[in-house]
Amino acid sequence: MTASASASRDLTVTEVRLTPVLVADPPLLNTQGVHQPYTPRLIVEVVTADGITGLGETYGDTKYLELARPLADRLLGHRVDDLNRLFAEADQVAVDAARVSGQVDVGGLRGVQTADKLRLSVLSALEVACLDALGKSLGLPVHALLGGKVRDAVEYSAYLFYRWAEHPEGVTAEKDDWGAAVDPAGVVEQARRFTERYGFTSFKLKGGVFPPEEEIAAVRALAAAFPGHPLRLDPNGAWSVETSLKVAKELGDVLEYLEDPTLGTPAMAEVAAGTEVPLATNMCVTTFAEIKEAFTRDAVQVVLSDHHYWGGLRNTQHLAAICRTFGVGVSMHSNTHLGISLAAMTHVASTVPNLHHACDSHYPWQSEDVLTERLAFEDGTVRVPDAPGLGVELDRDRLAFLHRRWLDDDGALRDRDDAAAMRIADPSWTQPAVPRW
Ligand SMILES: O=C([O-])C(=O)C[C@H](O)[C@@H](O)C(=O)[O-]
Ligand SMILES: [Mg+2]
Repeated sequence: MTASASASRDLTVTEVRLTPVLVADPPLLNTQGVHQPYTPRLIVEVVTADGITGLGETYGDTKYLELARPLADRLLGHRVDDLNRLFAEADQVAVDAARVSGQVDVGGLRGVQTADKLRLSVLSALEVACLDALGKSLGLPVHALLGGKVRDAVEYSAYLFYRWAEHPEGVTAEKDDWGAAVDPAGVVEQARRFTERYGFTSFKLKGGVFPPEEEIAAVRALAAAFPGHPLRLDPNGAWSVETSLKVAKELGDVLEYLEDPTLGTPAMAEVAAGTEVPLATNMCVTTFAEIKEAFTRDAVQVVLSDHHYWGGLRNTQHLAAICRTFGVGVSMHSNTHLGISLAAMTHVASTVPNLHHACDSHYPWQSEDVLTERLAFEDGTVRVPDAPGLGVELDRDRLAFLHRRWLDDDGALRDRDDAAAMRIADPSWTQPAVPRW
């Protein structure tokens, strides 16, 4: 497209399509329980007057869907390059007080749930969709709109989970061929398959599932099987300060970092003061408001950004700049997600100079997607797309199929609830009190 053709385009948003979907998810274990067989995501399509469609994706639980329509309506009639105004106006959209919590709640595994963060989690998908549309209109990749990439490929880590081979009997679910991993040998076997299939060279184990001694043994087994490779352990705040310090001492020689060993900034600061092992978080620093206390107290050494809850790609760059200023590392967190989010993560990660740790991604666990072509991991990296926009294409049939599943659900799966999923296997299971150990 010539410059004059793009300049004459009408970038006004005329329609925002919001499509909730349910996506197959394996029985991955965490400290709360186990993943449900299907997880909710929201697919966003922003359509311009000229018929360009931009794609975005975010969390699809009810609390986000409630905000999606009013926030999307604020975009209508404005251009896709008019994003700052959208963000500035967003706080006029009311958030149900029952959804809001200032606690770093282990239940959601997503940190505080302030009104601002809930709005930002939706705005992030609108921002990405607008950038995708703008990039398509200008013939430029999203990373160029963010100032340009500083690397051609973004490194991801193998995200290892303790898991069952299948969801409990009697539950409708998709099957996969990964098999169970409930002990050190199973974890090492899973890691081997990750390296064979995707070439990952660093490993993160989701912990907080078994008593710490068993998880220490699993990390030791990984260190023996993959000597010198970066290893992380993330129990999602399931340990006391004392337990965290004990684990840090026992694994200090092999850990790249320990992720959210304990809950909340004061406890993280206590752990950080007692160990040389860097602490990472995607739980106690998930909003700009939480940065000051955490950095002042030296509670965290690496912030794992999730562009969804930080409010998108530009806010992720702002976060990275703040981290750089304070000498704190930055990398990327993930929750169950599809290819639109992986593309968005890859674009922004490619623009962050101080990204020194492989990013997290659940994507290898997702057998389903809404794209015509899945993104591929090669040598543990995703190549940064250079095609216009995000460089991905929506498969409308797949979108319709996954949306149909959401429509057919009676509501049981429309909100993530790992404890409820665990109760199907163990009716006595309740949301664990923290610290568990
Ligand atoms: O790093 C993390 O804390 C996560 O990836 C949070 C996720 O919710 C993870 O615990 C999961 O998928 O069960
Ligand atoms: Mg984490």
